[in-house]
Amino acid sequence: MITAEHLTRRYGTRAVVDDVSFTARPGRVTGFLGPNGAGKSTTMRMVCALTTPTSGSATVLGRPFRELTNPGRQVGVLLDASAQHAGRTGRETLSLSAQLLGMAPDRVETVLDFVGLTAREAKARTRTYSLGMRQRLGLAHALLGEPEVLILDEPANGLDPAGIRWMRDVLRSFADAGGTVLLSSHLLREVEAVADDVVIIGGGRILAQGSVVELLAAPGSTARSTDDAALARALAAAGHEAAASGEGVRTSASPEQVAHLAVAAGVVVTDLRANTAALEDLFFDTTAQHGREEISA
Ligand SMILES: Nc1ncnc2c1ncn2[C@@H]1O[C@H](COP(=O)(O)OP(=O)(O)OP(=O)(O)O)[C@@H](O)[C@H]1O
Repeated sequence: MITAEHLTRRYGTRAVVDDVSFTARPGRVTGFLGPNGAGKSTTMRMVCALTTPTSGSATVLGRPFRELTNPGRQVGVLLDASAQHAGRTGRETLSLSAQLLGMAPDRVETVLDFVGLTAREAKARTRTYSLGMRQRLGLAHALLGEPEVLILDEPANGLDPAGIRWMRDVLRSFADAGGTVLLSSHLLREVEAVADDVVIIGGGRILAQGSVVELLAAPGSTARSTDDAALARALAAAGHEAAASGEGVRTSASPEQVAHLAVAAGVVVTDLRANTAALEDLFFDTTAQHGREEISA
């Protein structure tokens, strides 16, 4: 569990994070979204006690980060995949941390294997790594101490499509096993595919938050059937809006109403789902007033 309560950070007179409160719960992936400069990294840094809030507070597993007894064993953090020591090999980077965390040496091989870094890659200095390899090493580092919580800033940056899908599966299984995941990302479709909850910020302020199911719920449903024209007529006759197209019948009726009317009309429904909005549309609608922050001259 991660909680942020009224987190605020000012630089000079400008609040780059302004009264941000949210909770990331165990068993769920929480996506943290916002345009460039919205304040995502600053918020995550405050949660991890790397930046001091001007006001407000944050806890991880019920305590301020600094008061965790063994933070490396409780929280896996990946804030900047390029921050690794360029002259060390991937394996050395992990071995040093494993020693500090009191992990058995074979844990290093386990996480290297898990993130898909080969023995040859693990032997190379990290300065030779591609961004995708750095992300994999960063995730290995975050997972090293078998934490309950993962805090990841743009973990999918630089990954190829297979890597992005792999990352999604890793985060899903981590949350399904009871872990808490907070991840920021610019890849809205990825967040939509993996996140249970989202927090959207712009200009340092929370613009929307809630479960993906709630936030993306839209009225009505869409159905495919053995006779879409007949289904659309039956829906219209019952007073619902209904339009048949190559994509099926889009209607203001609920899935249950569609199912009943289809049976009565003798039409077999082959696909029926509640309408949803796309996260991309929600993102652009909510952040329209808060484009990318410009650096003041
Ligand atoms: N140390 C600092 N001093 C002054 N301003 C800062 C400092 N750190 C961050 N900022 C400013 O705070 C704002 C928010 O930055 P932050 O990195 O948190 O945004 P972000 O949402 O993570 O952006 P991105 O998506 O581009 O990574 C930016 O305008 C940035 O310039």
